[in-house]
This record gives sequence, C-alpha cells and structure tokens, in this order.
Amino acid sequence: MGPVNTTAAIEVRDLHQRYDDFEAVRGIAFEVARGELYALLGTNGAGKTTTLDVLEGYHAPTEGQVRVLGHDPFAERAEVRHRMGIVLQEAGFYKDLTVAETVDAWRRWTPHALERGAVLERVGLGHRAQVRVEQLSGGEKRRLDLALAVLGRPDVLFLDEPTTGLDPEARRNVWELIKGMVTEGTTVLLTTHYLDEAQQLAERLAIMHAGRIVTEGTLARVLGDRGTRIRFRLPAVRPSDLPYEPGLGLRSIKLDGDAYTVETHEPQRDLRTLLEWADEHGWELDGLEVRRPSLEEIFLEVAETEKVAA
Ligand SMILES: Nc1ncnc2c1ncn2[C@@H]1O[C@H](COP(=O)(O)OP(=O)(O)OP(=O)(O)O)[C@@H](O)[C@H]1O
Repeated sequence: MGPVNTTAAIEVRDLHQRYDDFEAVRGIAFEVARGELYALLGTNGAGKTTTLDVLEGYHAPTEGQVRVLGHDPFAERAEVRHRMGIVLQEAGFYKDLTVAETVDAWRRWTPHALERGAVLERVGLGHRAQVRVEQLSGGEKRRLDLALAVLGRPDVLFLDEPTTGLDPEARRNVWELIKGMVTEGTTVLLTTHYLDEAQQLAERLAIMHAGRIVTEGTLARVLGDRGTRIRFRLPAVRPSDLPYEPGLGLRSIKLDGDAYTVETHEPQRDLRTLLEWADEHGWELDGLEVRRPSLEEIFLEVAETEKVAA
C-alpha cells in the first residue's frame, strides 16, 4: 500500500475474499475519511458482511489490502481492536442476564469503558437496566448492541444492518443514535439493504453486487438524475397519444406491453396533466402508482448502465 494516508480511517484496496473456491468479494476499493459515515449497500449475498469481516480483522484478505486507522486489522489486531466498535447482524447475548449485567460483563474486559449508566442513557435504555435481555423488544436489543459497541469509545464503528427487522420508530431512534456518534467524530461504516437508511445517514456510499462495487460516491451521484415514476396500464393508446409534448420538461416514457412508466422530475404537474387527460377521454388508468425508484430498481439500472459502459 502506498504512502500512509493520514486522513482515511478505512482503506480498502483491490480486496478479494474467497471461501474455498467461491470468490465472495472480487476486487473492491474504497476509502472512508475520519469522521465520515459510509454505507455499503447491496442485495443479499453481495459481499457486504464479508468485507466487514475482513475490516474487523476476523480474516486476512485473500488478496489485496485493508487498513483501519493506518493498521492491518488482521496482522496488527492488538493495535486496532480496542479502537473499533462492532455490531454484528446477530448478537449473542446471554438472555438470562439483565441489561445492566450484560453491560457490566462487557465493561470488565473493555479498557477505558464508559460508565454503565452513561452508556445506557446514551442509547435510551436507562429505564430498562433491570430488565432481562430476553424481555427486550427487537429495537431495544439493537440499542443494547450499540451500547456494547460504543462502550470502549471506539474511533471506528462497524454496523452490519443495524436496523433490519425494526419498526419505523425504532429505526428512527437508531438513526438518531448513529448520527449523534458521527457528530462526535466517530467514523462509521454500515451495511444496509435500505436506500432510505443510506439517504438518512451516509455522506457517501457504494452499491455492491456479486462481490463488486457497481457504483460509488455521494448519494446525489449514485442516484444521478433519477426522477419519480408514474406507472399505469392503458391498452388503448400509443405513447405518442400521451399528453406530454416531447422534449418539454425532464421526463422519459417507457412502454412495456400496455404498461407505461413516466419518469419525471415534475411529478405533481405531470400527474395532474395525465389525470385530466384520462378524465377527458373517460379512461381508467389501471394500477396507477407514483413513487420514487426502489434501491433494487436503481441498482439494476446502474448495473445495466455499467455493463454498457464497460
Ligand atoms: N463462511 C462462508 N463460506 C462459504 N460461503 C460464504 C461464507 N460466508 C458467506 N458466503 C457467501 O459469500 C457471499 C457473500 O456473502 P456476504 O454475507 O458477505 O453477503 P452480504 O452482502 O453481507 O449479504 P446479506 O445482505 O445477505 O447479509 C454469499 O454468496 C454467501 O453465500
């Protein structure tokens, strides 16, 4: 690896990771600056968790190099382990212990640990200290995960799908917590399936698929100029019959069988025009829906564009 980069908290260069003869990560590279929150997005099996495992020092890279705070997290584990906080997808708690006992158990082998009360307050579990872990809700368990991860005041926090399975309110609470940590200067690398999570939290992100980073950068760059989609079925008309003048406004129209997708940057105006036009003709717009593209759609489109560009 070239000269030590003093600003990057996490550096990944040409990382490949194999399990026997299956290559789960196929040559990825990215950097996360100190104090930045970076999201790894992707579909199931994309290689996100594998990448985190290597950064957390559980495996040496099959090929390529990674650095966390300037150190090799596998070979120099002792140098960095205490500066990392880790929240795994599935935490292994002793369900018979109370929240307080769990934190105390972890504090015993965490150097410079925060006080129990302080850390529980921090994650909003102060009032649940005497509750047994098995009685916590999913959201509370996630918060306990976070409490344990931040106990040692980590410089770098790894979060593997921190909000999977949580209800919207619990997700929001976890987001607030994570934002607070970033504000205090913690570097965060998180994996998620959710575009809205990345939208809420990440300054930059990468979308992974089948072991590769398909696109990377600021959210604005990754989303590009994608507009809102208005979809409906209307067998009786041709695209040229639609009430949109070609070249006016930023929009594109796609037809698949009798299913139309109008992608637009002026959804309110275009929808009004469409509804008035359909009313005039007495047509029913079957299956009408208006929404932002999902991660899956963006992802597939990005993958398609990249293929064409390659
Ligand atoms: N220990 C292992 N042995 C063999 N194959 C593995 C192992 N762990 C993961 N894999 C495979 O490697 C690929 C990447 O898995 P990984 O868990 O890194 O993906 P992911 O992006 O985190 O997916 P998810 O979102 O489902 O957690 C998958 O095809 C998975 O089946």
